[in-house]
Amino acid sequence: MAENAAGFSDLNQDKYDKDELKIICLGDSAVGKSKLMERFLMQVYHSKDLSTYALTLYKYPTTVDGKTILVDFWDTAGQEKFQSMHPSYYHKAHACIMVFDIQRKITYKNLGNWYKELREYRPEIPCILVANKIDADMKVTQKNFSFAKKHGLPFYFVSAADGTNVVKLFRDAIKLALSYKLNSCDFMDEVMRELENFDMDKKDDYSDKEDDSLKEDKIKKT
Ligand SMILES: Nc1nc2c(ncn2[C@@H]2O[C@H](COP(=O)(O)OP(=O)(O)OP(=O)(O)O)[C@@H](O)[C@H]2O)c(=O)[nH]1
Ligand SMILES: [Mg+2]
Repeated sequence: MAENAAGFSDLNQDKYDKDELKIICLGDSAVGKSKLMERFLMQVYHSKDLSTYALTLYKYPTTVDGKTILVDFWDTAGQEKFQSMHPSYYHKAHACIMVFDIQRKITYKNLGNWYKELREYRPEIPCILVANKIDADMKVTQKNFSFAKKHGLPFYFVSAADGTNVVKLFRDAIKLALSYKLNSCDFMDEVMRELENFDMDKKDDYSDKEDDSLKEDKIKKT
């Protein structure tokens, strides 16, 4: 499987209307988003890494119920300066993995902000809540984390360091994303579909005049 620092050619999001899935990862900086993805995708774990400063796409071909699909996992930095993500990050996503660090309470408190922003752009997509770094304190699994219950989210205790629940988390995220894609009744999706059809009708009427306003947003990251 290939890991690409995202170039614009990788960011053509029309492909997500067809047979590809997009799964995004949210959470504060250093909660372990990249390490979780690396653990799942490479089956290795390096305990030291630099913060991710730009968007990274992890491309993962897989089979679900005999069907071959390509999953794009989107990973980005969670630094304070990026606390609000560019809308393109959410665009056409089919599922979200939202991570906090059991060793830093603030990352749990900030979930509300991430969740609010997610729901502004993707009101209906499945979202899995993840408590990471349980290798550092197994007792935490006895504690009650009300955020998941309050928002009706599936909740997993995981560790990128020792691999606990990582495969299950990602397999379930892929299944949820696929099922969302196949059965989506997301209102925003319906609106987008209607807009796309409307756009096509318009193109039929006015032949080759292209409507720039409906072109994909490009991510401009520094
Ligand atoms: N003990 C322990 N440490 C972890 C675990 N997962 C990640 N870490 C450590 O936490 C730090 C941050 O991990 P990253 O994966 O880079 O965090 P991130 O969420 O991608 O951070 P940004 O890219 O800045 O948004 C690193 O030093 C990791 O080694 C884990 O399961 N257990
Ligand atoms: Mg990272």
